[in-house]
Amino acid sequence: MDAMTQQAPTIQHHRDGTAEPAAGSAAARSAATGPADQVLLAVDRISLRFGGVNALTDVSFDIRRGEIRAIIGPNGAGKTSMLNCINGFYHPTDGAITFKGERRAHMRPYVAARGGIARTFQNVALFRGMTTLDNIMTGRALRMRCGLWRQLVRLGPALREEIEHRQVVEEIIDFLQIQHIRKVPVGRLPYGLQKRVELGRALAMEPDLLLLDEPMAGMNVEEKEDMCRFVVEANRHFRTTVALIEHDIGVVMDLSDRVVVLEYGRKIADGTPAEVKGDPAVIKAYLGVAH
Ligand SMILES: Nc1ncnc2c1ncn2[C@@H]1O[C@H](COP(=O)(O)OP(=O)(O)OP(=O)(O)O)[C@@H](O)[C@H]1O
Repeated sequence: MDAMTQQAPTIQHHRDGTAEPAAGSAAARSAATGPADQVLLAVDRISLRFGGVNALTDVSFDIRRGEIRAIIGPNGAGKTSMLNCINGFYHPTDGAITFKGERRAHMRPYVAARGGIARTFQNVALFRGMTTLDNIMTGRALRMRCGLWRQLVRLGPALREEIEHRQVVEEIIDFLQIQHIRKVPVGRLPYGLQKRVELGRALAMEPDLLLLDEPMAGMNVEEKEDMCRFVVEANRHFRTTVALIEHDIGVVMDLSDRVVVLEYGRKIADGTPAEVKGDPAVIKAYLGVAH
């Protein structure tokens, strides 16, 4: 099917009655989340090569504080490579990334995570034998101040700290409406709920920038609607800036404030969902591409 013409569920039709008008919703979110033109992260002329493969070539764009920014493109366009450069998994061959005003040729993943960049993956990456609660708790690890010994014996400050972290985690569990599975090992959960737990773990890091790699992939219509709602609400409620890769163009049009389009590792368009959707280069890139 031509991906540009896919009709994804609009986010007006939630089962719980919450509404998100498709038109004007971006403006409403911007108003709620702060100055729209403040750049949180800027990608400046990034190139990435793997041997003879040019995964990314001279790509530049920025992500503004408080926005939902989509990165789209046909298969192999370089979307995941771009997320991997942003969170330090890959080191670009050329170019630089500026995050919160600090310019770097590349970052180490733990520096990116400590600096406030959280990430979910195309394939769920959770501890399958651990409960929902414990998986989300691992999202707090970077924020723990007490050393391992104090945490093990759970003395004074360590106990107080654990209670603080638990409160944050419980708030996220309530927010994502997963109270009923808090003690269930995630390996036993259906795929849609596992994706929700993964979102919870990323939110537990209280990130400034949340990178979502195909958060709705493999979900049914209902699960997609739920995930759309949680992404929008996380953006509003926790004021988290979001950059997401998504193949479902209907979802992208509904969720995003701005969209950057890649093809064969190059940027071919950048703008509002309406601008991008009408761009001849984008239409050409998607024609005949099945997802
Ligand atoms: N670790 C790697 N080693 C070699 N080549 C790679 C590696 N990672 C990505 N590539 C190549 O870089 C190009 C871009 O891949 P990437 O996964 O970033 O695209 P994508 O847009 O995320 O694709 P998809 O939508 O299929 O997930 C592809 O040609 C891919 O084969």
